[in-house]
Amino acid sequence: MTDTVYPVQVVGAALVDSLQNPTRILLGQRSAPPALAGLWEFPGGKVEPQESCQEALKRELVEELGVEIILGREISGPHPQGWPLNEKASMRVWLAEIIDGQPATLQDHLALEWFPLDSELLKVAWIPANLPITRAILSL
Ligand SMILES: Nc1nc2c([nH]c(=O)n2[C@H]2C[C@H](O)[C@@H](COP(=O)(O)OP(=O)(O)OP(=O)(O)O)O2)c(=O)[nH]1
Repeated sequence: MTDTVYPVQVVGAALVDSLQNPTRILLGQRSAPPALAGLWEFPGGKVEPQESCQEALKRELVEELGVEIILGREISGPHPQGWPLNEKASMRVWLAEIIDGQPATLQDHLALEWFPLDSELLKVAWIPANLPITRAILSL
């Protein structure tokens, strides 16, 4: 699988209340496309040409939630491009913390909600591809 190159690189933030002592995580409920609307995700999006993954993640969080973040450690996936989402896309995910701004549904989300970092998180109506990532976060 590591030979596979995914043409679409997605990045996501596991946005916790505190990088030092995480107890809650902020998830976004997608508004589109219809197949994903209502499901929960890590805020983020696609990396643009000429942009690093980390730059893209910071940009997406400003655009979508109106917050500045600092990144913590990466939640490494099984592939160099992170966690495969489908045949075309793979997502790298970083722990992150808000350093400025109040999260708001500026773009792409119906709602934002803080969830406790416990096993109940596995019962959230996730985009299905996100479940293994959630397990990895809970086992940190
Ligand atoms: N942001 C995000 N996307 C995810 C997650 N899980 C998952 O399968 N995806 C998929 C959904 C989309 O097909 C793709 C990300 O696309 P996106 O629509 O969020 O990207 P974007 O904000 O850059 O928007 P655009 O280019 O489509 O306008 O990755 C996740 O946790 N967060």
